[in-house]
Amino acid sequence: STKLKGNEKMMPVDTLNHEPGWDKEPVEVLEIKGVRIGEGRPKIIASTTAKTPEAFIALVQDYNSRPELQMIELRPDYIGEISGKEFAKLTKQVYEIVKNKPILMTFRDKTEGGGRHVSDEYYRDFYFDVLDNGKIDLIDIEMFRNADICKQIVKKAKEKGVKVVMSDHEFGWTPSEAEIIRRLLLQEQLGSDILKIAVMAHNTGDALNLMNATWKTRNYFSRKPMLTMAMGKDGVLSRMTGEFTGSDITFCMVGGKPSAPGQIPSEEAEQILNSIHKAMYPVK
Ligand SMILES: O=C1C[C@@](O)(C(=O)O)C[C@@H](O)[C@@H]1O
Repeated sequence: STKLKGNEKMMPVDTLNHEPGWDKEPVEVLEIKGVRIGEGRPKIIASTTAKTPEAFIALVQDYNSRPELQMIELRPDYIGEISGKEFAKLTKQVYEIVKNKPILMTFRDKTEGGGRHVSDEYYRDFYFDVLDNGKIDLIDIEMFRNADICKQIVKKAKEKGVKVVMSDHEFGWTPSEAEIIRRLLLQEQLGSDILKIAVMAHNTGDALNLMNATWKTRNYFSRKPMLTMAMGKDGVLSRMTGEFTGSDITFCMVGGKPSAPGQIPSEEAEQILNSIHKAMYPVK
């Protein structure tokens, strides 16, 4: 549509013209344990890669002592055949150790880059065990599992006051920009509090697709915090550009052990992200 502005030419009226009342509302910041997700520079998270319960607790203690880590992702899929009930107990131990870093729990299936393949029903029962008996702040739910099971887990998480991070992983390739946006918005529709996608980049164009999709979602379509990344060597930059594009959390590696290809060591990531933030918002 058009609008006549004084003696100017006819101007298109859309959100880009910053018409009063038409600007997009800001991100709905998610605050957990004092960490404000969706504001300022991307928050640094690392995943546990330990293969036994003992090594897992030792690793959590180590992560807890690292000031650059603002969040921790617990990954039961790396710990052999551990049951949901056993893992729920571990999450309670974690909660005793870690007081001021939000805890995300993620059972990543082998088909999405994780350590173990399980059926949709097993996945649901495992998550229910942890939600009923454990202690976590956020839960990662793979969006392309059985739709009904995904909805059941979202419902249960909401009942328990646990925030939902619906996720999608494309380990082989990068979908088109439009398809990435569609998946992120579908997650929002399904009740996700943080929208998440990881794609495998095979060239710079793939990484730019992911970054563009993130920026468009942030700028035009959604107010939810997001967590997006392109994996692999061609995607490295996408892990550091969240403050430009709208990715509010970034996965980093600790102790030389990445949980996915292309992760930057956490201490180095902290410096890079801080430098970018300072250059964008210089203190006058
Ligand atoms: O989903 C993700 C993102 C990730 O795959 C990455 O590319 O950094 C790492 C995983 O640990 C995590 O669950």
